[in-house]
Amino acid sequence: MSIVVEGLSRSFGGVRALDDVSFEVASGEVVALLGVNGAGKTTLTKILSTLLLPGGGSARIMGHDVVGEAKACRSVTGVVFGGDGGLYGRLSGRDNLRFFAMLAGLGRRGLRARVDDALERVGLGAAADRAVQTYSKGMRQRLHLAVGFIASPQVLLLDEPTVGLDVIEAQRLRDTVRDLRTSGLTVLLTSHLLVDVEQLADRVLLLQDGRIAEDLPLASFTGLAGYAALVVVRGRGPHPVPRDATVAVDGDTWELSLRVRRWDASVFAELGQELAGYEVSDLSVREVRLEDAFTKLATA
Ligand SMILES: Nc1ncnc2c1ncn2[C@@H]1O[C@H](COP(=O)(O)OP(=O)(O)OP(=O)(O)O)[C@@H](O)[C@H]1O
Repeated sequence: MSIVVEGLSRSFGGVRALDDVSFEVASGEVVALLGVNGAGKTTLTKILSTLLLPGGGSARIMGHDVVGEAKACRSVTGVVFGGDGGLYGRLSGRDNLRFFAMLAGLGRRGLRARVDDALERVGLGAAADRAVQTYSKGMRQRLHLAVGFIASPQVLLLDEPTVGLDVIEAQRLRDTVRDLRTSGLTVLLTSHLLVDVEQLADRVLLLQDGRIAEDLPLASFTGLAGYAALVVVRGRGPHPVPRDATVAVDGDTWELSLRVRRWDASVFAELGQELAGYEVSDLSVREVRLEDAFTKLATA
């Protein structure tokens, strides 16, 4: 096991941010930590990255205790927090990376090749010698990721890695993380963006009020939404009212959302019958997404 957490708790004054949390992450697994604001995700990530002491219980990274063997934990863990902080704006991307690599204990030997390789992997080869203050948000976040993996960690803690990035940059970052997975890295990922989770995670842990409310493979979690697809039909004039559907009316137009539990040919036949005689302008189908399951669980 790469991460073993047992009975972990942490309070801030009267607030129990983590309450008897236990879970394990196997080597090479990517686990997503989900939860609404204030559920305890950051507290957990900070304890695992040895930035915060637990109040009770224990956590081990590659067998090292986060309290008693913090240094050993840091040597096997890469940490990437979302946001802008932590980099030196006046230094180039290359010098930033070199600095953090040396902080992580890498010697000078072979460092240049390693830094070059990391910069290439995150697509910053061409911008390596520019000052980081001239980088876009996405470029900075990619540099953060390079800092996180330059020392070849066995475990990577990613806290909101795509926060504030546009869709293209966010996808680029996800692609880089996916590449890293192939080298057997264990990843604990926190994100509000369920698309990150859908694309990267094998398993989902749902934190609710500091406790683990669900621990499920990704596919089962998506299944919790209780339906397989959503059919959205738009039209004009009078509207139908089929079962399992909600209708939003705006003046003369309407939008009907129909939850489909299981796909088969009869769905289309029934839909055709339901819509016969009404004025339909548009019809679209989307598969159930993680956020549907998340919304359902988090508000249960
Ligand atoms: N330093 C602190 N002092 C006081 N309370 C804190 C502190 N850090 C966290 N808390 C509280 O602990 C609880 C868990 O916070 P935490 O930041 O871990 O949640 P989160 O799931 O990461 O939330 P978010 O998604 O908003 O980042 C919250 O009620 C929060 O207000």
